[in-house]
Amino acid sequence: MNLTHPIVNIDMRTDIFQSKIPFELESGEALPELELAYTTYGQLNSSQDNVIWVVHALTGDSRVGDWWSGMVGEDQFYDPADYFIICVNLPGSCYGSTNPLSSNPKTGKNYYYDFPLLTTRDMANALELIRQSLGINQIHTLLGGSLGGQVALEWAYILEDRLQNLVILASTAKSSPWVIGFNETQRMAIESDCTWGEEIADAGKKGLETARAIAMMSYRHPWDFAKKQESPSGTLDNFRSSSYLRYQGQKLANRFTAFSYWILSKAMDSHDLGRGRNGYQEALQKIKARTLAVGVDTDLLFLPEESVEIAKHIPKASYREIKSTAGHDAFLIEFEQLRYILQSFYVSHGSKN
Ligand SMILES: CC(=O)SCCNC(=O)CCNC(=O)[C@H](O)C(C)(C)COP(=O)(O)OP(=O)(O)OC[C@H]1O[C@@H](n2cnc3c(N)ncnc32)[C@H](O)[C@@H]1OP(=O)(O)O
Ligand SMILES: N[C@@H](CCO)C(=O)O
Repeated sequence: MNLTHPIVNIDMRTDIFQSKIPFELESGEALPELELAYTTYGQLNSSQDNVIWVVHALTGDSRVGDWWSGMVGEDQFYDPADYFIICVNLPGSCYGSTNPLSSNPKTGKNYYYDFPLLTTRDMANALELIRQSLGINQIHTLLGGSLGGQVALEWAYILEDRLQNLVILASTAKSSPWVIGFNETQRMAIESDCTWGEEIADAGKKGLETARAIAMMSYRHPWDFAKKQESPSGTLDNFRSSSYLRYQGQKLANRFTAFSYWILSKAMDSHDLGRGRNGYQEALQKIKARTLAVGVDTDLLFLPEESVEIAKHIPKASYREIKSTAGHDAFLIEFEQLRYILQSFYVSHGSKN
């Protein structure tokens, strides 16, 4: 499908990758078939050295030029005039890839609650399938934030020399008990919705609203709430903070499914780059790409120390920090700082172009 960007005329396409071969999972289960929606911007050049691959976060989709508009797009840091930019909707997500609402070819019915557990390593293996099918031999830069950073780390491990630069934003080499705990509270909210258990697309929708509201408390920092959600003095009820969280909950529940939320948050929980590899420190040491780990000073979910830890163990890595009141989500918001940090990273080894 050829699409013209609504604002500027850039070369953007969204396609579906299809594999009819069973996709084996770490759990020992398999998806009988796999479909992955992916969006590309720009053209692969003749030397095939201009690939920028972005992995989206928990509720993102493949249209990276929309949700990362300050980084990807005409005249942006990654301009489709210069780069072939690609983003794949992760398996399990409801934006075009195989997910719990897909039909299970074995039964002819939607998977719903029978969808198998996915790990970030499974997701990296899915990206690897697409890379091979597109005949991309070299990736100039792989970037991912949060869950996307976890998947990018897993993929960087197996890409070895095929990857030149790796950028991990607000993420971690192994999910902390804190992150897993937050995710569990959100799944508990979904479970408490009386529609959860029904075989309908909207099952758990109200619970998903609460899950997102809880999540927002981990994506922001108290300073951000103090700056933006302070109610007028004398307020006794209906505080700004309350309506903000309710609004955010509804906004997500209107564009996402509780099924995908469940599967993706479980994948995040399972993330451990070091599983079966003598621990994450040893696994990080095997990553060959030049790496930039970026933390956010106010991130309450993936602590900046976890990004420092990534940089400490990857041989060719450095650490930089975004200063923001936005908390964890700053990597989706603070474009000016990100551009500066990335520019410095490329300049330090002269490799952007
Ligand atoms: C189809 C798709 O959308 S696909 C994927 C898009 N999403 C992704 O890729 C996921 C990553 N993106 C995100 O998580 C978010 O979009 C972010 C972090 C980048 C930005 O989040 P936002 O919700 O825009 O930021 P913020 O926390 O400032 O909230 C602003 C919104 O809350 C509303 N709001 C702010 N304060 C209040 C309040 N007190 N009461 C009610 N609503 C409020 C604003 O009006 C605004 O609404 P809008 O989104 O309808 O414009
Ligand atoms: N706000 C992000 C999750 C945090 O990385 C998202 O909705 O994908």
